[in-house]
Amino acid sequence: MSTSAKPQAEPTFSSNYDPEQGAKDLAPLLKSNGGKWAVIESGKGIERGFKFKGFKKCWEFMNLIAPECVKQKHHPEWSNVYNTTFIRWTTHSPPGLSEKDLIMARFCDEKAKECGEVVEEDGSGDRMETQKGLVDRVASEGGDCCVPKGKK
Ligand SMILES: C[C@H](O)[C@H](O)[C@H]1CNC2=NC(N)=NC(=O)C2=N1
Repeated sequence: MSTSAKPQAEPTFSSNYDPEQGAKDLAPLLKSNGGKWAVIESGKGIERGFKFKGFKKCWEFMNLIAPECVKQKHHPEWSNVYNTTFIRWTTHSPPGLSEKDLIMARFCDEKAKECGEVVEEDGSGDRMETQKGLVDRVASEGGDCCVPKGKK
């Protein structure tokens, strides 16, 4: 059984995002409202897993997301294992959930559909603990995106 037992964390929005507007924009993306995203424990981001038919389709999807990240100047915290990818959208500066995170989340939902996302009726798409762990490591060991240039 995979009834999502975890209570939803309260979102923490970036200081430059009106929280009322944020809550409105976020609502339709959340599992509790028929969406697929979950607020992360800190409240400062949202995450979900995606599954595709095989590696090729998954990579095609990630390849559609990447140029949009460049365009938006906003990067994901993500991992890939074979036909699945786990994506977290959070903003480092100013910290919290920002409008860009939600723009990118919606973009991901749309592109996943176009790439033939496999939706598991039993909710097993949510059980991506290994990938979640990978993203945690990527996030804590990687990123110097917010280190001012020349200060490394
Ligand atoms: C200078 C550059 O635009 C910033 O470092 C951007 C890059 N991409 C980013 N992406 C994310 N997820 N959060 C940020 O705060 C962020 N900052």
